Amino acid sequence: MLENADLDYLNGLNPPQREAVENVQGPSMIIAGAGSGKTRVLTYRIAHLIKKHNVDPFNILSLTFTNKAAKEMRNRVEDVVGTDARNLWMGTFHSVFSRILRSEADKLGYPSHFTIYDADDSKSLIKQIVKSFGLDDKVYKPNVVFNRISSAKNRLVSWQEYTNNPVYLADDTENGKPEMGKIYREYATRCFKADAMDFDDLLFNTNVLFRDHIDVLNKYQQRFHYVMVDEFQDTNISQYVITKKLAAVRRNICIVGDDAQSIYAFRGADIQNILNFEKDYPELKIIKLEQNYRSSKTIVNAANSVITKNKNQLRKSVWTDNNEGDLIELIKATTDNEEGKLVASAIFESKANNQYKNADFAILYRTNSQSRAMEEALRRNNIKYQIVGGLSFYQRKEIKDLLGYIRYSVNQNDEQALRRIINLPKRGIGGTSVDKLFVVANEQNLDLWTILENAKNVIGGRTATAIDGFVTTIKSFKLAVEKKDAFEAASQIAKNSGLMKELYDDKTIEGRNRYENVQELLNGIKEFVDNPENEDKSMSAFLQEIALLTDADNKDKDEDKDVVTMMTIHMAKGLEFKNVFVVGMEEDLFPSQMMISSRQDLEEERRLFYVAITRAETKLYLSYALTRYRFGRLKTCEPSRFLEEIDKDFLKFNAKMSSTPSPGDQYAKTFISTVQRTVPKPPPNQLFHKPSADFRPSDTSKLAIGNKVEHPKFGFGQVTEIDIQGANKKAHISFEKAGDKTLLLSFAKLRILD
Ligand SMILES: Nc1ncnc2c1ncn2[C@@H]1O[C@H](COP(=O)(O)OP(=O)(O)OP(=O)(O)O)[C@@H](O)[C@H]1O
Ligand SMILES: [Mg+2]
Repeated sequence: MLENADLDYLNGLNPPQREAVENVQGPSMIIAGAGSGKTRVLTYRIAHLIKKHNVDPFNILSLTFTNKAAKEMRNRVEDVVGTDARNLWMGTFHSVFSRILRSEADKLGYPSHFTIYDADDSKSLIKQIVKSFGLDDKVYKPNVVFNRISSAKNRLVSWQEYTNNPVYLADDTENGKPEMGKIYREYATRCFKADAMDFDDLLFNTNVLFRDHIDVLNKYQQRFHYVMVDEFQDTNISQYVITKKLAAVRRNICIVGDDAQSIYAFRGADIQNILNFEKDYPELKIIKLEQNYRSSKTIVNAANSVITKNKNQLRKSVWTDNNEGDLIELIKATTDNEEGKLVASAIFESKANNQYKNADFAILYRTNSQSRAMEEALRRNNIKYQIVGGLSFYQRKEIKDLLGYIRYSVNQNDEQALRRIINLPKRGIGGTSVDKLFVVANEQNLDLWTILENAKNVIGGRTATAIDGFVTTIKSFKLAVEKKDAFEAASQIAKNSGLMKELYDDKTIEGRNRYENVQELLNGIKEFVDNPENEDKSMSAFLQEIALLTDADNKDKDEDKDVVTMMTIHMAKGLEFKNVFVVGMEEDLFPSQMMISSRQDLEEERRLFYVAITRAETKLYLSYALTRYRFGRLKTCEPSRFLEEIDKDFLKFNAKMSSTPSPGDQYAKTFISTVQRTVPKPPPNQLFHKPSADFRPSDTSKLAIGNKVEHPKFGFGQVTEIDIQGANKKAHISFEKAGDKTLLLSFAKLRILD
């Protein structure tokens, strides 16, 4: 510890920020707007604890939303306090608590090398269970079942409580899925048998650990003298309870967040946690930060004008001393491809005019699939980019295959890994034989490994011989994993499993790529082994580390490269860029049609828009297309309602666009009339409509309110009401151009668009 504490860093803070940093004893809460320095305060607070109060970094726990954020924070703290910062407990909830679970696993009946199932593993297990129960996987969709189980776990509802509580059964029965509880039970049982935890288990089981083992809870309460949580608005109940328990004795807890940026309610995050926090700690010190340091006045005010439309929020004012800045630029494109082109050329021009680098730009979208059109345009313009999230390195098949082998060599009960590799490369062990082995293992309550070792008793002939060969191979891998370092063991597994050879023999470009990817994985393991910061160099430590990478943590080390960043808005939380494009500002896409079924959902989408706007420092662009291919079909799109919610004073149309709005482009019309004060002439024939090339009348017997339709003469519209009088079914349709019409369905030719 430094003796003459050099507290210069405190000068980089305004008075309330400084107060938040210096006020280290007791509970405190900073709920403040975007860009007001919340994360900066946490970072400085940690440095301050170490420098001024001589707190051992080992006693400080700081929870962040991504591993990347943790790494950045650690680096910044290191700048102030030196290498001591390495001992901080810093990371996501999942990574910190899986580390704790590993050392306490035996108390829960798990080995310390337990496997972490990713979402794919979980869903394929659910699929297998649904099938084995003879249920229909169109009704019990793996995704839906998975979300239901996940949401139960995040509310700390165990399968026992779930199956004993008639409310859940009633709920599931009403949704046509009465067997949900049974599936949950089987799923939990199978995970436990496989020595595996899924992501939600990492939090759920931490809660079980702290609930049932007071001595363990005590140990960690003593260890963590100071607890801090960033992005607190996105914690779920399970995370909340963990935090609360850990801080219960010393009560030195500091949470920071912004209710206006809560965007994970759909995954169980609960804004209520902020409100409960006040109740839990009556002595709570609340600190407000109102000055935004990130963005121009225009951007801050535009963001404010949007978020005030939400009823459900803590009112706070955010202002900035920064420049007025440029108006927000609106880009209208005819198609999604043109949208890509316009964005790429705007980047190109802005770079030329302002001497920006690629890294000064980010393109944000609502869903990953929107990246395609952007990518093509950027590539054509030779603008380098990287996509954060999406199909990550570790999701690639060849990587999952090798990891499957590695996982199975570490844990022979890992059912999902075994299913993946047992016949890979092909060795004549068919699916039916595998299923049979699983059934017998279940019936006789034996673990899989025992069954495999005694395959001859269950299965005859050549299959049994093949399984024997597999068992011998795995035994040698198991030995390698136990005796050698992770890199040597992995190299041996890659070679002797036959995976490398198979990829090497594939001389296509894709095959080459896959081979190189596997090499890259081995490089990654070597790096892990060589890194002095990693104390535990075992294979299971490596597996744990990569299992916990969040989508925002890029494997591809492009951080220092000069590239445009593309990602979903969810991934962009907490980040900032000089120039930001928010693309696909269209109804049904953003706000997302799939997500909004209530006012609350719409408010969540609006908060997401608020997050998007507030990522920009100097310039924000919003773009939309009038038509877009979605789910393989060309759809006409309306500009997003969010565009109308921004105060018009902050907007301008991109000068490069065709200035005449297309007929029916209502938003462009009102926009131009209010901003450019030129009223466009209405199209000469309101009723003129040319049916789409693929126009075919649909079966209208299932037509429902809200359906979008096309009529060969009246054009596009939406069903507002349906009347049934005897055999006559009438639909009231509000057409974009032709106005409201009532049509008799037995005669009307309508194409249903969704
Ligand atoms: N007092 C200050 N002086 C100068 N710059 C500051 C100050 N406070 C914050 N900043 C800068 O403002 C930007 C936003 O800060 P920070 O990321 O900590 O805000 P935040 O409240 O965490 O934002 P978000 O809500 O988006 O997570 C950063 O670039 C930060 O360095
Ligand atoms: Mg932040």
